Amino acid sequence: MSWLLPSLPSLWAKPEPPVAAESNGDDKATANGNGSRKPDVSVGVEEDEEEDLDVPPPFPLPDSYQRSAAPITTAMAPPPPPAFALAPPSPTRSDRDATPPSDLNIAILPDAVPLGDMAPPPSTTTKPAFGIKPGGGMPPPTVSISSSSSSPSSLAPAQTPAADVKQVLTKEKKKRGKVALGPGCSALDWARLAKSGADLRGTGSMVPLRVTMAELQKHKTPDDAWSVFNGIVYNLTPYLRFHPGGEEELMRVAGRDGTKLFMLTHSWVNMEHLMAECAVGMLVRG
Ligand code: HEM
Repeated sequence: MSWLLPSLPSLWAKPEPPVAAESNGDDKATANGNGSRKPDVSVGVEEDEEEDLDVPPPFPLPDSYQRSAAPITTAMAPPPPPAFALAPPSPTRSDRDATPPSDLNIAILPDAVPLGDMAPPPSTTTKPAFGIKPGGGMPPPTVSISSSSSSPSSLAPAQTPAADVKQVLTKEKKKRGKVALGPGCSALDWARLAKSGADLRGTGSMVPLRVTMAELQKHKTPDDAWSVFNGIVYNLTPYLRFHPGGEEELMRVAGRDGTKLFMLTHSWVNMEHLMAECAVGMLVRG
């Protein structure tokens, strides 16, 4: 900071009395406005500071708590250590021997010591065999065909692992009807095509049409497939080969209202956005 002092505007500094100006080099103090004398820091300290400007501040700081010689007041004193109340020793241990419980109150029992009250109750269930026999190797899967399905306590009939897997796969297949799309038919490809400016409506007009149900029903071939979703008529044809659920599924709603089927299949799909460029018009009564 002292390097700033010489450059301070002279207006800020009070005019020094001629005594100080005329003083010799031994006198390092100048008179301030109050008549007292203050040391001229701009001379002596400047040299010291220029030696190393990157000196970190002293730690602990001179006025820090660490350096304070003042007695620790109650407010500054750390809180007293909490007094822990140890749990009473377990009855089994005191029954067993006269040695007092350890400070940690942990019962470390040698194997020979009977567990007494701490013994677990005898198990009422039999251990499952898990189909592993002492001879090694997996036994052939047991297929039990239960004829007494009327019994309320009977469980589902046991099945072979292969049958289980088959059943799960079939269910999964039914649930997720995704198909392998052809090359160039990914979601990204569709997005590109939609933004290409190509006429995906197939009407040759940007003007939305008013489509009657009778008109809609005429468009039900793959080359000319229209469907209605939420009152808006879309041309499905350009999207057919891009549909992750397959062309066949999408063609089910050609020429008719597909809203219900769409919502039942994948309500989360943003159809309005995906098919925006395929919007032909709106369904009207007539
Ligand atoms: C223009 C209307 C439609 C559009 C834009 C559309 C779009 C999509 C999209 C983006 C997916 C992939 C969903 C995902 O990965 O989560 C999909 C999957 C599917 N879609 Fe469509 N879809 C339409 C109509 C339909 C209709 C009417 C049906 C049924 C008749 C259908 C049946 C399916 C099936 C079965 C799947 C596979 C299901 C799955 O992976 O979970 N879609 N569709």
